[in-house]
Amino acid sequence: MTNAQQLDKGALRTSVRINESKKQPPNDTSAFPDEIAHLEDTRFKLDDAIKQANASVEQIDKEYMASKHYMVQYRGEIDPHEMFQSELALKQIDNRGAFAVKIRDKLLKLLDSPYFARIDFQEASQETPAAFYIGRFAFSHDNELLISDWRSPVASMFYDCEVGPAGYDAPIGRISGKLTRKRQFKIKNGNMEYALESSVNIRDDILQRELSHTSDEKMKSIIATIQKEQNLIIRNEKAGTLIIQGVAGSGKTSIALHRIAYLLYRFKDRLSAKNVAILSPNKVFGDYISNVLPELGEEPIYEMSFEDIARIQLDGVIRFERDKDPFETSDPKWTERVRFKSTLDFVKLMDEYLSRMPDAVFNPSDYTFGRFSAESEWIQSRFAAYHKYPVKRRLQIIAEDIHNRFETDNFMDEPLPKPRAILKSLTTMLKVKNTLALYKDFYKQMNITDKFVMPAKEILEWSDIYPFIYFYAAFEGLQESRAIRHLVIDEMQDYTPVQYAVINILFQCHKTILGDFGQFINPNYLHTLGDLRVLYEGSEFIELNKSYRSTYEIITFAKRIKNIAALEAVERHGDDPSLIYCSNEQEELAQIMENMDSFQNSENVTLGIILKTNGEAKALYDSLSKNYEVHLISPESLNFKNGITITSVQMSKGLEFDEVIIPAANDRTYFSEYDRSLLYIACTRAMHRLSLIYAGELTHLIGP
Ligand SMILES: Nc1ncnc2c1ncn2[C@@H]1O[C@H](COP(=O)(O)OP(=O)(O)OP(=O)(O)O)[C@@H](O)[C@H]1O
Repeated sequence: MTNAQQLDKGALRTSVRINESKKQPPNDTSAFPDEIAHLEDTRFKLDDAIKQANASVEQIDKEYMASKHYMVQYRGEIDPHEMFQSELALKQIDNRGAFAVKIRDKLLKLLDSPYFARIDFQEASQETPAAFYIGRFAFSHDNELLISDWRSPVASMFYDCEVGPAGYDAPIGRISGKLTRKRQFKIKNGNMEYALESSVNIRDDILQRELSHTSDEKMKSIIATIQKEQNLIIRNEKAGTLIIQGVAGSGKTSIALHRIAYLLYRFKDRLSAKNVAILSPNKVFGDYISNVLPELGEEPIYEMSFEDIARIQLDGVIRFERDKDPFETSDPKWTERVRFKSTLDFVKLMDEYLSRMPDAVFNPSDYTFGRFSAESEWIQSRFAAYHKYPVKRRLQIIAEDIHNRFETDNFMDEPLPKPRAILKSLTTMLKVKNTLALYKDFYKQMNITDKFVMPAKEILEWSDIYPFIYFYAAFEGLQESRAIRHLVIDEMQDYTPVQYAVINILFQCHKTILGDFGQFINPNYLHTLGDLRVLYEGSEFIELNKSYRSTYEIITFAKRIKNIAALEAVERHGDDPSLIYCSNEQEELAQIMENMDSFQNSENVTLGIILKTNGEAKALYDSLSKNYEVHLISPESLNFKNGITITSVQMSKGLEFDEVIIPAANDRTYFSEYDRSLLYIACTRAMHRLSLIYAGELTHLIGP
């Protein structure tokens, strides 16, 4: 594809696929002259506010330049104290400047699309209703609130209530009354594209219209069409830990990000973006979702993977192999080892060993220094008293205790050993010197030595990493994060109980855990949703069954592969998925290219060609990239781009494409129960169009 074509596609990105949606709301805005006038008035006031904001940014800029100039000019003459004061002042000006720019940027965003809804609410105690316009951010002008933030208490009625009795929870308590009007708008580039007097049905139409857009390089915010069941999750403030099991395309990731934006707004005095992190499966996914929070006016949050965490914790301790693709590794012993370590029972086995471990590894003797002595029984009792700490940390505290005790008795002021020297002696009383030795001992004691293999000296297999960190936590101690106060874990089904056990030690904070056990892709993982719920006993559990991403026809087809009874599609229609037979692999390749050509001539912006494994994706990429501009998403990739992407099922998780092609949809490639999940995941990445291409027998996993 040429660059010009790519650009054209970018321009088409936001086009609406009118043909796809059966019922489209009228584009006529003439029925709402009052709203056109209100929009004009709001934009006029926004313009005014932007002028003021610009003036304020310029003013701060001038102050900054003047201070800087003064400091440079008088550098030699200013005394250090004044210099320090000036630097401090400069920093303050800089902070004020950043804040002013942030305000101006928000106003500029509002100018483009100031609000998406209006509700008229009459409080029970009032004679007349008041109108509230709801937008991305709040906006006041001359002390008058013109736009309410979508996260404000009053805005909750837009998502939760229809015209009639309504109410919301305000800081002062429940406010009851009635909604007398509810309108929805689409305002783009400052123009009203449509306005609607909304009722439940029309809201569905608007949702369909939004869903029928072509996709984008990055995930977008959904504030104008958040559904009631989604809103309940977003605004849930009470749950310490919330587990969301949602079918493919039910909006889990979107909801989790909107929930973060909501919590940042609601608890702005105690929670900032620096206190929130998301654990995501890979960098591409992290990049794909990275725009949602900034679009909602919030700072980006930390994004990390389980591999990142392992690297931080084990830096300088031990090295490890990356995870292998289970579909490309044919070593039954390796498979057995991975499976063994994927269960909740394995965590219980480790707990059993670790509960006895401290007493088994520490056998104190008396510690003496000249006439000073700490008896073994006393050391043992201190060791038991500090049972909440890892073994080596306990020894550090005991060394301090011994030092303090000796000091108390030191009325002759004799030289005493330093705590570090005492610690050295205490450490010699340990039967095991490091975590690796301890970890090996666990396998020996439990009679499961065949379950532990090191690929090379000082290198662990990936499946040993989190168990090893769990042992490290008990023996040496981990670097716990106090900065993170809310952790989001996406694709929850991909992580094993021991990974959660470690996360619970590292991040003792509120969590939003989301995923879909119907999209379980690792055949070597034996854990279940039940195991997760045992690990998070007392957490709130929510299920989402409506899929918003794909057309009704794609979801109906996906159900032929995996019959998830509860899976429900939105009423948005498109073409039936195509099953294309080819007589051999050359013909299959030619068919893929034909589909690629037709994609390039369509209004679609993203095409995903999804193969079963990373290796197969790479091979197809190598053969197609000579003639086409295609992107490969491999485990090493960093970002998601518009155009044609070739990838594996594993890497496509969490992503979506306007159009999806699944090559090799034959019985040799997709045959097992796990392949069923893979095929289901691949199909549910498609928003508007899906084609399965095969040579030989079509996979039998597609039911009638
Ligand atoms: N209320 C909504 N309004 C508009 N679009 C929505 C809504 N809910 C979900 N979507 C859209 O549906 C698509 C799927 O959302 P998302 O990726 O968050 O789902 P998911 O449950 O995490 O999917 P999966 O598990 O399949 O990766 C996205 O394009 C999202 O914007």
